Amino acid sequence: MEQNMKRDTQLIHAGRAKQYTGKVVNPPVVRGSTIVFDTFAELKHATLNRGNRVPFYGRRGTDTHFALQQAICELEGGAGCALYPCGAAAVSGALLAFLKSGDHLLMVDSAYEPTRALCEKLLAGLGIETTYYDPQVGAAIVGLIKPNTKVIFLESPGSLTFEMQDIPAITAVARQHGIVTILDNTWASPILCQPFALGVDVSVQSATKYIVGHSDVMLGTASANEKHWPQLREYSYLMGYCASADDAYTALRGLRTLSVRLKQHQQSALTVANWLQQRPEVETVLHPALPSHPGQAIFQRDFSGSNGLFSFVLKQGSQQQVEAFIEGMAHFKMGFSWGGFESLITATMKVQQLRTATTWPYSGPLIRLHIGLEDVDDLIADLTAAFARFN
Ligand SMILES: Cc1ncc(COP(=O)(O)O)c(CNNC(=O)CNC(=O)c2ccccc2[N+](=O)[O-])c1O
Repeated sequence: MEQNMKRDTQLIHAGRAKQYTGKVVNPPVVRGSTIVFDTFAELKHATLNRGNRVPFYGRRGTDTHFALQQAICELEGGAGCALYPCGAAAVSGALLAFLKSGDHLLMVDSAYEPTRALCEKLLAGLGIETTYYDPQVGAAIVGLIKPNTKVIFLESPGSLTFEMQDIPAITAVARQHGIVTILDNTWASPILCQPFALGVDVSVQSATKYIVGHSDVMLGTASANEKHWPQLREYSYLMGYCASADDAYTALRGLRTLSVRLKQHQQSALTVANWLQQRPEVETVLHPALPSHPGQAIFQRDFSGSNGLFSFVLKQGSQQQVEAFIEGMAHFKMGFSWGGFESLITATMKVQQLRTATTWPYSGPLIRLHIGLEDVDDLIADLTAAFARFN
């Protein structure tokens, strides 16, 4: 395949090697637990290569899974990719591949809430100590490293409050100390940020979001560089993580339109974000691409674009006002998740309760929007009516 093709062309070809597609365009759904062999030579070959995309047993995957794994590696730049039933499983699988009892984990303070819960409710019970760090710490993270620090976990931008992290600065410090870096790269999807080019060792994605893009599959991926792929692959296999061939097929299908969808999400989200900045009720808009965002320089340096997910903070508002704002929306539905074609809205009054290493600087309610593929004029009309209910 031509190596220097542009990103949009790469998305059309990724994971469509002839060995996976045969005579059709898309890799077919190959469902299977048992792989059967005609000769001992075949069985021996599959056994020796069972970790290298040769069909061996359902848990290791079939050609449908291999096609998706190859596509994610091509797009993110990893050496290997493991699949999981969801993004949260990819997060736990990646962490448990590199942490054991007695180890110390540095976890970004702005991490996705269930990731924080994993640290507090499961890793702590396994004797793994977690220290949360300021997402904007940069190279000063060196001051938090202990002799038993084994992993630094990043999530940039934070998927609720959108702090940007200086990924190259942190990965450089980690490498100097032999510490594994794991980045939750879900916001960027595989194409808005190249985690391995920024020095990351392991990249985690909730494919549930933009990769699938239609809010109808739960799926996770974790990719690693050459040095860390063998351990990630082995531990994910030992823990029994796998995904269905149907979900792998659906994720492959999502990849083909990922770029055009993201461009539309980005365009509409920036229109809405700029409109929100003019609203008197709004304290600040937390969108990494806005000049007002403290991490905009990092965003411009490390990311090739943005998507539909961002938050804004109201100057003030009671629980009742926030409920009046959100209930009655024509297009924005309340719902956990994001990255599909539909617009979504969630609100929280308690960001500070999700912080242990930093002080959240705002007192007003935080509202997170996922800007879908609806006409942006309809979305702004919806938000205008919401502010009328709010006031
Ligand atoms: C950055 C990041 N990383 C991993 C995952 C998990 O993916 P999965 O949903 O496929 O398991 C996600 C899933 N994102 N989902 C959401 O943001 C919607 N909210 C939640 O799922 C949720 C659920 C319970 C409690 C708190 C939250 N929350 O977002 O804060 C993610 O945003």
